Amino acid sequence: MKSPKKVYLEDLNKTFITAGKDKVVAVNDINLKIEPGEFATMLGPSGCGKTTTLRMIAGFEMPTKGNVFIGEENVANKTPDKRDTAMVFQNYALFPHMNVFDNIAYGLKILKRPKTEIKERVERILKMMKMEDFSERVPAQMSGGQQQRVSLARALVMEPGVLLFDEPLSNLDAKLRIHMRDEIRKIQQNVGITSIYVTHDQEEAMAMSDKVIIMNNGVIEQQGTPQEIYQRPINEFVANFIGRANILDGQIESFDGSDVIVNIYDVKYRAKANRRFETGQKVHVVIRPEGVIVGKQDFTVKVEKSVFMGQNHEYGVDFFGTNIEISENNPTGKTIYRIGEQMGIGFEERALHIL
Ligand SMILES: Nc1ncnc2c1ncn2[C@@H]1O[C@H](COP(=O)(O)OP(=O)(O)OP(=O)(O)O)[C@@H](O)[C@H]1O
Repeated sequence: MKSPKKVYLEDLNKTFITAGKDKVVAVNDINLKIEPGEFATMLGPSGCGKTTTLRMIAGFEMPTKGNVFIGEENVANKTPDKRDTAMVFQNYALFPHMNVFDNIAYGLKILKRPKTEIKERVERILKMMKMEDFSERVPAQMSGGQQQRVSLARALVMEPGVLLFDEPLSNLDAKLRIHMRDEIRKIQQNVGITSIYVTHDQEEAMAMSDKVIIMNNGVIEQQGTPQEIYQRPINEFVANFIGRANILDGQIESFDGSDVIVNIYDVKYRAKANRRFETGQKVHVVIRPEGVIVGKQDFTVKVEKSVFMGQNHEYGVDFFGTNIEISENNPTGKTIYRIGEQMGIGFEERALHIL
């Protein structure tokens, strides 16, 4: 395999003009750095611009302005075949009349590689993906998951500097999606190839990625490791988009450069501060459902929802007129609170994140 390449996007913009002459800013001057070998996932609500961004990296869409660097080269105006990328599509895009071997070999044949080299490269990929027994089958004789593996093999055999994925698992059922995402990640790590992956599915993004890029309305709201995005969301949009978030009103009592004391309805908590705060400043505080401690007596609340889920017990409670969600892990042997009952709660300090 060749060395993986970096992908840098600079002030990248795509504005579509619709038939009615309306302007749609699909991607609004984004900047992004994906390092060689990284697995980066673009995630965001429908219409946020993730597919358009991916298509501009692949060369299926030309930017209105801005640069796309793949390795050291600005490829913004180059055709897809001149970009050293390969794409795995949602609908597999296999040739129905060709068997697996020929589907995988197709790109190399177009490049007029010698027959012996094609055979050797296709067989190596088939072996790596444990698909040797499928080489004679045509797509109609395989399951969706198997077809998607062929589609991945077909991209990998080209040994591109960058692998692109456009929602590759969305046609598969839930169990197979989990299996396939683990498999894709394992292969990506073995090969060490830079990968950019578009998905709607936040769990998929969290499970697979070195870097998660959260997009909204054509801009990048936040990028970081899955932990950073989950534990330190930059704003309410990201907090609500990734996982479940309770957002509480608070007021800063003091700030010492690294920590704050925050007052939440007259109870004081110490929390990490990743920026400056002023005394008296009103803030929003994010606490995930698993960061609420059941049985602590900081607040007494009324239970409005109580659902046993096996690994955890889910509660919804009224907290000063808003609902907050609580997830109590490992509930076996613990007190179960029923709807209408009073319950004592508190917040785990290290789980508090001040916006
Ligand atoms: N060819 C086009 N002409 C006009 N508008 C377009 C075109 N392609 C995309 N758009 C618009 O650009 C915006 C971004 O679209 P894009 O497909 O990139 O979003 P997305 O985040 O991938 O959404 P989804 O998850 O639904 O695929 C949307 O408002 C979309 O309607």
